Amino acid sequence: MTSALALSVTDLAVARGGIPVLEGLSFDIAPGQALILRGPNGIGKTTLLRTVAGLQPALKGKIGLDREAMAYAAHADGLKSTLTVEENLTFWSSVFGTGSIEPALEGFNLAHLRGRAGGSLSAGQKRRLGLARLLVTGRPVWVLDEPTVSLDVASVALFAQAVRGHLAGGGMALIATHIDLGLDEAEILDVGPFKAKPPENDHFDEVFL
Ligand SMILES: Nc1ncnc2c1ncn2[C@@H]1O[C@H](COP(=O)(O)OP(=O)(O)OP(=O)(O)O)[C@@H](O)[C@H]1O
Repeated sequence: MTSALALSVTDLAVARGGIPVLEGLSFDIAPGQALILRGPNGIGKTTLLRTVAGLQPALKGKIGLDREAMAYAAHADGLKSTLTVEENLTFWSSVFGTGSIEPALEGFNLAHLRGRAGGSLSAGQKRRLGLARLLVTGRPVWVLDEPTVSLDVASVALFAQAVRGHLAGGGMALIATHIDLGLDEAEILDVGPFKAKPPENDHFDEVFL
């Protein structure tokens, strides 16, 4: 872990394609805590996660930890299809300067697939590899967009266990999900009320002229 500081987000506004989608968001995630984002399709959860992870600029507001604290996982997992499962994890481990990949292989039931090319994995196995990557980043904040897509029930349980292990080690997690992860200890934030209002018309009177 590179940081034991809390993640404080203050008065954040985020935009997609130049259009504000969420605004006025403030939350804190303390070490050992997970926050689950809820809200209907298209409200802006992915946009919020990408902004918190430092992949796009905020319109407004403050994110209290820098992007080096974040490990982001979404649909495109950055998996190299010609490398084996083991080589993918070893590559990420060397990029992030962390140690053994064995806990990641074990944690996501990938040990028996270690010699298989990434490109030959099933959708759920690819997703498990993408999530196993989180374990080798050594980063304190996991920022996860629909992490359980394609996962079977047993793999969802493995995922929940990995998150719990991360939290127990002082890590933090910010997760957008539509399903129940069984992480009853997590806080929930419904982003619905933070939907950005349409910009005010500066020339309101002119509309009626
Ligand atoms: N490239 C784009 N340009 C403009 N608007 C976009 C673009 N991509 C997405 N949007 C819009 O931005 C809004 C926020 O999208 P976002 O993906 O953040 O929502 P979400 O809450 O993650 O949705 P879901 O639950 O369906 O994953 C949506 O209304 C979406 O249609």
